[in-house]
Amino acid sequence: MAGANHQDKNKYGIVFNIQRYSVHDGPGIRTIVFLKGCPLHCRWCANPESQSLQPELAYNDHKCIGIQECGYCLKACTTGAIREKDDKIVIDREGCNHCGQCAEICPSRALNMYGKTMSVDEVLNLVEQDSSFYSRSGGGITLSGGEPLVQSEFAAALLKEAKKRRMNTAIETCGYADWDRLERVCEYTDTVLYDIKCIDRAKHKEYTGVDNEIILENFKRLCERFPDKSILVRTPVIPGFNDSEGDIGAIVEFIKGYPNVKYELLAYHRLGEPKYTYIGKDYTLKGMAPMQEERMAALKRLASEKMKKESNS
Ligand SMILES: C[S@@+](CC[C@H](N)C(=O)[O-])C[C@H]1O[C@@H](n2cnc3c(N)ncnc32)[C@H](O)[C@@H]1O
Ligand code: SF4
Ligand code: SF4
Ligand code: SF4
Repeated sequence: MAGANHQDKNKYGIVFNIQRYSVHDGPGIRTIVFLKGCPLHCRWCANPESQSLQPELAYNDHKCIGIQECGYCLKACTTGAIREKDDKIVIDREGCNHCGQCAEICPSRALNMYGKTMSVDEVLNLVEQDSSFYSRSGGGITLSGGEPLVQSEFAAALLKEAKKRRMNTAIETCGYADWDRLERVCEYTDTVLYDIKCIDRAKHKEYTGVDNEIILENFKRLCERFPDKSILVRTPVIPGFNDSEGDIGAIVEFIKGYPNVKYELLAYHRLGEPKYTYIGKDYTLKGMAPMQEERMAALKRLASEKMKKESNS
């Protein structure tokens, strides 16, 4: 048994960010641990650097000092994947082996490697630095991503160890994974933040790259298997995708009837847009206007009334 515990603490995963003092992703003040890898490619995704399981090199040319002044990355790269262009650099992503040497040497952090291999102990020792905030606010650790269920062994080990350290635990998931992975991770999770993005199968596939059947099936199994767990269903409201009364109404219709489930709408934002350029990807929603406040308020009212109606009936 002692051996198993030791193994858990030494499990390794790929983490791309650890964000402290969050108040949006579970109860109280929380530290969010972002894991790499996601089977979906939501067009609006605010974390495009999360989608690949591999480490990814990001380059922000506004921060680059210039080849004349610096040029350290050119010398550090042994594969020839960095080339000069107009005193700045371009990266040949096909030729890059993700070694990270250029990012390590870059003095202005114009180059940054998303994705670092960390052990359960390393992550939790960092997270635990804020334990006084958690105990006062009822907060704790939240696993996000990417999709935390892609690295489900690591996620389960992290949360199991966090529970041993008496931390409150939460995950943010899109629910697209084998049931066994979701079940295992949820055994050590106090609050599940579960995204349901759209009920319409064809639209879901068009905008996220995958069918929603597994997601909806997993949601039902989750509620039945863990009837006492706190589950918050969330929907990012994306203009032109799921911002109609019909779309939101269909989600409420699907989740209603489960007493431990709450519902929340998240307004579409474009905070992640610059990161697409940094990692050499296209943002296909370029120029999309944010959700209008009144429209968002109307949809929230509709959702809340429909949820209330159900709990009263
Ligand atoms: C980045 S995701 C990671 C967890 C998981 N992959 C998921 O989709 O639920 C965390 C939350 O951010 C939301 N989100 C992602 N991009 C967004 C955007 N552009 N505007 C609003 N919410 C967004 C997701 O819907 C989800 O609730
Ligand atoms: S990560 Fe390595 S291979 Fe890729 S550009 Fe940087 S130094 Fe070159
Ligand atoms: S090391 Fe960084 S700052 Fe220097 S040239 Fe390369 S990208 Fe620019
Ligand atoms: S499921 Fe979550 S992490 Fe994956 S692409 Fe969609 S919003 Fe991004």
